[in-house]
Amino acid sequence: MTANIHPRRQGMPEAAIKYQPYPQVNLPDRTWPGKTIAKAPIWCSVDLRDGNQSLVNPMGHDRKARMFRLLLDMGFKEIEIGFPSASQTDFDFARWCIEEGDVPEDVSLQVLVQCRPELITRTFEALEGAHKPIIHFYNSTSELQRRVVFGKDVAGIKQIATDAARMIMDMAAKAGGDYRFEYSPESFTGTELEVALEICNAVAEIVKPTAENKLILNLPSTVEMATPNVYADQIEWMCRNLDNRESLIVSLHPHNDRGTGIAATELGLMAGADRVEGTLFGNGERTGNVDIVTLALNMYTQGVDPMLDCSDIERIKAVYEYSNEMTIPERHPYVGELVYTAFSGSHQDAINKGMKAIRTANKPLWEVPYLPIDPRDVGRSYEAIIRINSQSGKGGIAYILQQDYGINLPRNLQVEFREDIQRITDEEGVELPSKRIHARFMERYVTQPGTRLRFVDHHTYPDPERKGVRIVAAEITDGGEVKRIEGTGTGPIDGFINALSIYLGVPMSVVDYSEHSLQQGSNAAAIAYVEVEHPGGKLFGVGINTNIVTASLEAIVSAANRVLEARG
Ligand SMILES: CC(=O)SCCNC(=O)CCNC(=O)[C@H](O)C(C)(C)COP(=O)(O)OP(=O)(O)OC[C@H]1O[C@@H](n2cnc3c(N)ncnc32)[C@H](O)[C@@H]1OP(=O)(O)O
Ligand SMILES: CC(C)C(=O)C(=O)O
Ligand SMILES: [Mg+2]
Repeated sequence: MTANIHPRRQGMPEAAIKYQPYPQVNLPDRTWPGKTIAKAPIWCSVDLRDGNQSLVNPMGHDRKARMFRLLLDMGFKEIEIGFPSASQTDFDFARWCIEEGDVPEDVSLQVLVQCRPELITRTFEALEGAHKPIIHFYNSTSELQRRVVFGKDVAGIKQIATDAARMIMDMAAKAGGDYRFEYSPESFTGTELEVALEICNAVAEIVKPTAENKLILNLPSTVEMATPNVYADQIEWMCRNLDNRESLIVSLHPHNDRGTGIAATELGLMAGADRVEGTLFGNGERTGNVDIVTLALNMYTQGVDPMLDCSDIERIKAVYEYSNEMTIPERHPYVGELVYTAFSGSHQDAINKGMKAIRTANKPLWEVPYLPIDPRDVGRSYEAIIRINSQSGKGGIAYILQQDYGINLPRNLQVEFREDIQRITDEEGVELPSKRIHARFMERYVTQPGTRLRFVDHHTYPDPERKGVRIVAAEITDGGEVKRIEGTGTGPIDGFINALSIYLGVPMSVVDYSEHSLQQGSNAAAIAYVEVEHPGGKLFGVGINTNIVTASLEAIVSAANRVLEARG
């Protein structure tokens, strides 16, 4: 056995024999690690091409058109609409965009084509009449593809690119249109940097870009092969060494094979790239293209305007799912069903406190623990921020009652009620929806079905014999029978609990009291919370009434019922 094999390794071949490490870039004076992303790049959606070519069932007209409309609405200024020389569907779609697509003047339609004459000719036919379209031509330049796919050396591969560039420039000149051009040394990440540079410079020499009509040089991570820092090094190296950099737009086209497409793109932008090609939520070949929505919202959460409208993320998701016939997982950044939801107690507690602090501070700055973005900024609500299961704590339950029903539980009542909810979630092992939490609260503290005592009425008057003391005469029912009880105290609460203590023969006193209104307006109901001490401990009662004194006395009856229950 070789020393570096895990002794319990099973099945997989030895890594070092089957795979080799990706070479580092020799760039000791790299500058990108000190940079930040301070503005949005030029975005290009490749949903309708790279996304489409990876689908089980490629899009027909309707699915394409719906996606196209969304991309325009989101504010994309460059949209790769397909590979018109590859299929009639894509050709017809290009014609539809040009003739009926209502494409704004500042939007460039982009199409992909291989460096093959017959395909280039067909591409020009597809683009007739388009306003400033981008012709994106590509050929693979990687060492592996040179060897096994094309059987050509570097010169041969360079010639494929330069022949195509020449033909495209000739056709563009003859067509007289206002074309833009993009070249991709496809499989750039598998290409030696010197080779990629030589081919890109050779293409640029033919295209003759200017500061007014720049050549887009797209450096794709066709297959993501290394850690994101390596891609950043490659981009910085290319940006430093390309001829005539000011007439070029350096573009990234990352895929996500190692699951680090977002990081690679962000570091690539720090390394000097101007533009990003990607797809909504990262659909695309294999593990996908880089996810533009996540990139944009990552920028947004750093205070940088992403220049893309993601304010209706549910619409973006719906179109993604319709057009791609795929679904988005619950944990997908910014859009997944569960990404704004905390089930666990300490997260809920912190969110609850953070939301309260935001409400009271009345400042626009978003600072809520565990929520990197305000869900409302992308059209999501606060409804699902906190959901309750057996992992939840008092803060979460308090949040739900506050958020959904305007009930602000005092801290000790949160602790008490949490125990009750915890018993249920442990028993049932599933999530407890907000409605059930509220119903349980009402049943346990307010309506109390099956309990003995009910409050009916009361009046108070001064004790003629003791100054500052009032007599409370109250009517209650006990098991349905009307009872008149009497007690004394400094006010109605004091006097009423004294009356109940005498009647029940159980000493009780109020140790905490609070109340608040439940709705806005003059007919607002009040909710009162009393914490009552009795020989067996402390517990809460709650009353709800339009009259605040009545609510308080009902809360005492509620507590007394619970005392009786506790005493068996
Ligand atoms: C990384 C990317 O995403 S690249 C984009 C890939 N997208 C697609 O392929 C989707 C659309 N493609 C298609 O519908 C088809 O491939 C077509 C219509 C473009 C071409 O179809 P076909 O000619 O029948 O076949 P195929 O795709 O197998 O062609 C491969 C041939 O083209 C050559 N070739 C492949 N890419 C290129 C290129 N960019 N430039 C020049 N030649 C190329 C290959 O070397 C191969 O040559 P060979 O026939 O001499 O062996
Ligand atoms: C056509 C090119 C840009 C591509 O999709 C890739 O390299 O991934
Ligand atoms: Mg791609």
